[in-house]
Amino acid sequence: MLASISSSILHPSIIPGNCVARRKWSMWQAELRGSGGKLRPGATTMVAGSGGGGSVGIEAVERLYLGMDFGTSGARFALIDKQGAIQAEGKREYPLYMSNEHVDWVRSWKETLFSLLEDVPVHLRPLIGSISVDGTSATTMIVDSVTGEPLWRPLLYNEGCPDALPMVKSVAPPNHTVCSASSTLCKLVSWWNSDASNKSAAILLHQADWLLWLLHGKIGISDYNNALKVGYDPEIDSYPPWLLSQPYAQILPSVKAPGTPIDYLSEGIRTQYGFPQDCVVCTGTTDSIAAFLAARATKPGEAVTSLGSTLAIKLLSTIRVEDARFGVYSHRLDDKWLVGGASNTGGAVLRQIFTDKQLAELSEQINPAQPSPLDYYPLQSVGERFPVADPKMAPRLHPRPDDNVQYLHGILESIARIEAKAYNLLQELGSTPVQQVFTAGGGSKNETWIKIRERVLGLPVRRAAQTEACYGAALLALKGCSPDEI
Ligand SMILES: Nc1ncnc2c1ncn2[C@@H]1O[C@H](COP(=O)(O)OP(=O)(O)O)[C@@H](O)[C@H]1O
Ligand SMILES: O=C(CO)[C@H](O)[C@H](O)COP(=O)(O)O
Repeated sequence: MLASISSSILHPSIIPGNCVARRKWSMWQAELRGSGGKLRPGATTMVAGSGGGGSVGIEAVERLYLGMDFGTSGARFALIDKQGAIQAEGKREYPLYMSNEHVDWVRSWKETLFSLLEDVPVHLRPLIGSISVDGTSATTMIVDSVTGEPLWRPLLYNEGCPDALPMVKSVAPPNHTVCSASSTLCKLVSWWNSDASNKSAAILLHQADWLLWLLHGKIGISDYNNALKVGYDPEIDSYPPWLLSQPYAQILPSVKAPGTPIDYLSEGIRTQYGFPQDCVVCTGTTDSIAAFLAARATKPGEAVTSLGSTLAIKLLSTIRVEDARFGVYSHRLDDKWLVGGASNTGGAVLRQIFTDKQLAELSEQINPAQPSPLDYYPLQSVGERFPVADPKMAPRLHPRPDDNVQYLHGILESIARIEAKAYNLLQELGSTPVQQVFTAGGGSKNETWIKIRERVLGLPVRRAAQTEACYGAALLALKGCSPDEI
């Protein structure tokens, strides 16, 4: 039964062609099968109950698995059991603090992390066997390798360092994923070339890596999804020689598969929040990979479009495709590839113009079978990553009709055209052709938009069974709940 659960719930191919990881994976499956999924020694048997945060009562001798998603506009958690049923969930907006004219994301993310732990129902916390976190890709932090304190302000997923691009292009292969101003490597090189005096004390972390460090206390560990845009090659399970030979290679984090147990939850946090002694913290992934895992797409040709603040596309392909000229890259998934990219169009543009309530009300008045004559390129600000990699691309949201229904129709249809252009580009570059699109993220609740997208894409488009990235992070925690491997 467990085998069917693991194959149906969790993509067994999350682990790449890495025999050690596979052996761990099979050991984990055998161990869990042997224990019948019962609590390990030292865990607490709980009575059924219901608590806040959307939890439901459970006959609890099972362990639970906590996934947290740190997206663009806010953070969410999902607490699942080993059948993948959600036992509790919740979300938090990011508190906004300013520091030196910038948003103090470090303070906001840290506060949000512990607020989410507070929101996990108290009576379920002793059941939690493992925790994982996903974050926005290429959100880059340079921190002190001892204290974890930031040495530079975090640079977000869509911020660019064009100053570093010529140097990165001079060392990386042509059109490599890192040859984009918003890549993690460009951010690293930009810092390295600045007046950074404390290079020997520094280490590079991604947003998810830093949040996980706050929980387990072992600094300098990342996963091969987050590390892709700093230059890690998941096909050889290593940083490539051209990168290791650079002076700044000294501050690169070590890299493990997503969902790998790192260490137990720190004692102070464990006792403060009431988590069990054997609660492990596992490596994470990026938000759009977590959304892909949540959607449980398993066949080549199946794709997940994350309609969150941005438009992130992941197509399961047997062929790896990389081309920075268009912002196309491939994350590894065992012997297959998640080919795609992330556009700066998406829900954040909608949120600048409409409230979520207006979106729902106006969308109901749109006839999705009717094409919109309006032709926009909806962006929040100048710059696009994919399917056109142009840091100078300007937003185009005019002419604006008087009627908001027509305006929204034009925007939704224009974003659908960008999505169609993206999937066509992946096929032109050699990926497995797309056959079916699942939708994740906040935009997946819009049935009108799904119908517009089906018409524009000429493909079946469905809302994913689970649309939240935090569910995918919880599946990673489920995979990684193996303290024996620490
Ligand atoms: N009914 C709707 N139709 C289309 N988009 C929506 C709707 N409701 C919310 N959204 C969009 O969903 C986005 C939030 O989705 P979410 O997945 O939470 O984003 P992220 O995790 O990237 O912050 C918002 O930008 C919002 O505009
Ligand atoms: O747009 C984003 C934030 O939501 C990220 O860029 C998104 O995570 C896509 O990156 P990746 O494909 O590496 O997961």
